[in-house]
Amino acid sequence: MPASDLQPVKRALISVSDKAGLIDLGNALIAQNIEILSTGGSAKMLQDAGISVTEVADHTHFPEMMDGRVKTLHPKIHGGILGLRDNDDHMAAMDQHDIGPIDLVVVNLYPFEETVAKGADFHTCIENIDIGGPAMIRSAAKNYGFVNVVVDSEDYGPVVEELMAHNGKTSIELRKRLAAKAYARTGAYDAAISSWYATQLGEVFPDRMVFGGTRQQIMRYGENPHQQAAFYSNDENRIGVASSTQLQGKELSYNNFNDTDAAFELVAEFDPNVFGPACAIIKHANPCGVALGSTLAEAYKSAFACDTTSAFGGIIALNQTLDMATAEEIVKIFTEVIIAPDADDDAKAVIASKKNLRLLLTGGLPEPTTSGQLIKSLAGGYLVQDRDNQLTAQAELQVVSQKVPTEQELSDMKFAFTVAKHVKSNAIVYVRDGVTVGIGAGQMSRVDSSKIAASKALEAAQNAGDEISWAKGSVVASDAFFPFADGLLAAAEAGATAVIQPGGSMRDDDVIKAADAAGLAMVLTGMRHFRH
Ligand SMILES: NC(=O)c1ncn([C@@H]2O[C@H](COP(=O)(O)O)[C@@H](O)[C@H]2O)c1NC=O
Repeated sequence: MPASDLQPVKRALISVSDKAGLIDLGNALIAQNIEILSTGGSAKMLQDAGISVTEVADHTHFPEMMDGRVKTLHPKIHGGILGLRDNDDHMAAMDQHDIGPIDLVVVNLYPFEETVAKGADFHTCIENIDIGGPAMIRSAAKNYGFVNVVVDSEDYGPVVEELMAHNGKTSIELRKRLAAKAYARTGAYDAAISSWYATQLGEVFPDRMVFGGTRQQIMRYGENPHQQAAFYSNDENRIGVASSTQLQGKELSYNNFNDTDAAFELVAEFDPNVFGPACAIIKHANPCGVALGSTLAEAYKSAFACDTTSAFGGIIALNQTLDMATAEEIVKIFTEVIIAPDADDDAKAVIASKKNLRLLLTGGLPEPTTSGQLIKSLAGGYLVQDRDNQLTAQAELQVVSQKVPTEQELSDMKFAFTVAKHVKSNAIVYVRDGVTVGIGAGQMSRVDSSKIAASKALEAAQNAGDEISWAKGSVVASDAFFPFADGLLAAAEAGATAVIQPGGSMRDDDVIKAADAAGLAMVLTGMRHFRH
């Protein structure tokens, strides 16, 4: 390493809101003969631990004031950070104004994000916007050639290690890495503030939108091996795959993250207190089987029976604690991931016999009605929309056929329509007795989805040794209206007795007439669930 890339650290400024690791850092800096400047609370904690510190106010000869709004915003601080050590004019100005260089800035910010997450009032959130901290971070990062900036206590160790290894100096590589991280931190901080402010103003889509996130995991690869990928968490704190605890198995891949999220969001539609046990099995972000049951094991077995071929290597989501009976069923075939609110000890022991099977526990279910935004990138920008948080229970169902659905048909129709919400369009879902028996997903024509779902129902029956298709006597849900009667007729031909769909087609009358002619009950929801 060229000698000039190593720069000495003689004076540090510490101003931290989160004081974890502060005393160890202070001791390590003193051991390197580094002078410490520090702000009120940080200085006090260091002094109480017997560490020699100069208060910033004594250094600047200017008191902290206005409830801490002004502490470090002073030319003696910013000049000391920003002055270029290899620029004669800068050094002369520093000399003239008695500005001593500051070579290490250790700052973490007022906890704005946490304050918002706690639901604090407007005034408290405003007071938790840090001004002096980001200013110092940005100054120090700009002068990375000479100055080190630390915004994360995880970097205390690497900085101290370099100081020890290079006799009180640090490398340009370290300073650049710290600078990049510093700007990412202030950027994310401002993103959080601007998005909170927009919410306060009731602006769903402000003029300029900024997204912030913290890298949680770099994956081995993305959707395909030639794509790189990582997961960034935001401050939403939604219960799910990102916040879950992984008990066993390899790290989740990109596709695992995506599929597990789809699986858990689907099963979360079925509150166990209302629906009892529920299970969803997902492949490529689409369900291949979803079922309610009187026990969780029964729900799993029914979901599996819907498409035993596709369920192989699938993702299983459960709406309640994984028990031993269900675990014993699950381990009979190869599964990638199980996600559940919890698992009992006997179930954990059964799953432990499959070393590669990932078991994720979330501690609860996400709330399906929560609002939020979904973001998708495409050439030239981002598409931003609200999360589809409408429940089938909120739909005003309208019976439009001559035949009135039975209670069982109605309950199955609601279940089918809820599942259809989580199936890629065009989505057609056949259900019998709280169990999907055929799912048609992602087709460009609705009639093709109808046919695929019907063929799946026949295949499921044959796999179970039944001669009659499981579509016989089923109900069918469509995520969007039937533009023509053909898709509906395909369902009737397959043996469905009732249909649930949004309605709203120009040809609704023709479709209703066709339903009547085929003797089907038809319910309109007035609610569409396209999913792409
Ligand atoms: N106003 C200022 O000049 C200022 N300078 C530093 N701070 C922040 O004050 C906090 C540390 O305060 P203390 O050491 O008093 O506990 C840090 O989060 C730091 O980012 C400031 N506070 C807010 O802007």
